[in-house]
Amino acid sequence: MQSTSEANQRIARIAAHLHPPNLQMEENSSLRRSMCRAKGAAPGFKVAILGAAGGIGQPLSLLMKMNPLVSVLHLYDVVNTPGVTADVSHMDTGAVVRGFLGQAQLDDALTGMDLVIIPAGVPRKPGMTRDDLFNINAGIVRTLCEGVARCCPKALVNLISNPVNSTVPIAAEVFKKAGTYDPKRLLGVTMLDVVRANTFVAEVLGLDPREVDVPVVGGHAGVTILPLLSQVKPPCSFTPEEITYLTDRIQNGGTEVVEAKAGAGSATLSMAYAAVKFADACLRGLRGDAGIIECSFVASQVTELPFFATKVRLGRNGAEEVLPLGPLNEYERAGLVKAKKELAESIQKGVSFIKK
Ligand SMILES: NC(=O)c1ccc[n+]([C@@H]2O[C@H](COP(=O)([O-])OP(=O)(O)OC[C@H]3O[C@@H](n4cnc5c(N)ncnc54)[C@H](O)[C@@H]3O)[C@@H](O)[C@H]2O)c1
Ligand SMILES: O=C(O)C[C@H](O)C(=O)O
Repeated sequence: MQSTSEANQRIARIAAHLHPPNLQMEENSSLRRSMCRAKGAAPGFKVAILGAAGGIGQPLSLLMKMNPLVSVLHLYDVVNTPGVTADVSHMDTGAVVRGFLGQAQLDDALTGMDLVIIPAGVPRKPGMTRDDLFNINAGIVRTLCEGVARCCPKALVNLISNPVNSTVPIAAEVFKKAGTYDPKRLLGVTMLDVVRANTFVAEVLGLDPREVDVPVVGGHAGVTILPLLSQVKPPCSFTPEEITYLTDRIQNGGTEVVEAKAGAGSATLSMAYAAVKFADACLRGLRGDAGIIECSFVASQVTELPFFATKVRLGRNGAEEVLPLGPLNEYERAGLVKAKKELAESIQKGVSFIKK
């Protein structure tokens, strides 16, 4: 009969053949583990980033490594995770970092995770809409969410990959098929719209953006991004020209960055900042902190649509309460009609992708 160590050597040889760079990483880290005195794992949450080597993934990995609520950080991508992992792991912060490369390691990356953040997928180039990314990103999101359903069905999922208005319904259908769907645990990340709205409104009002809170509802593409300027805190009023300027700038903030980057991708740094702001709110909710309210694109009964972004209350189970829209003015009601029309089509497109 084969001994355990022979079996382990054999597995290692096969793994070396399949994934040489990552095996190197594993060998190095097991040598390092043997050189380190044992210590208990820091208390905290286990977080996986899928697409960790990308434009968003890298700064997001850096910022999550700095988050004191994170004890274990798994970095997964189909390319370049050994380098990103080695780099981020040298930061002298608490989280233990592990890298995972390629589909064969997806399940290991996901097992035991409390929160999975997904920025995997292709970004826009000038002239494209977010919906133009559907054909590539829909399949990527499906595969990754199948992994979540298999390996960490209770994890919260923060979905960043575009088009969010369709990828969130895709994820929901994957989880339904797997029998693991919990609407409270699936959150489309629209935080960048809020971050931009706070910045642009603060500029107009001459305030510090950290003092400004602008609810942004609807979805995450063009006219579906609906800033509620009548509900800005601190309470303020805008001229009709300011409302037109701000609404247009917030709805087209993504395109502004895509054009400025001129073919080199879309927002990555501000997105990583927004993703961490949102993930941190989710983790504080999981920890049991009270009064954590953020905007997110979630399963919703606020309108007749099955998904809609509004403020949600985050708690131990994810989006525990979906908050109502609040009073809208005439301009916002007209915007809502346009937003719902486009959203309905994008949601249906996502659902049909899985159901077809
Ligand atoms: N929700 C938002 O507000 C928001 C904001 C900015 C960008 N985005 C979207 O985020 C996505 C990523 O943008 P980016 O700039 O980081 O792109 P990028 O191309 O720089 O990085 C994407 C990463 O995903 C990886 N990837 C591809 N297929 C994968 C798979 N099957 N499994 C795991 N990883 C995979 C790639 O290898 C790459 O490292 C795009 O779809 C973009 O439109 C969303
Ligand atoms: O605009 C994009 O394509 C990326 C992202 O959705 C954004 O809003 O910056």
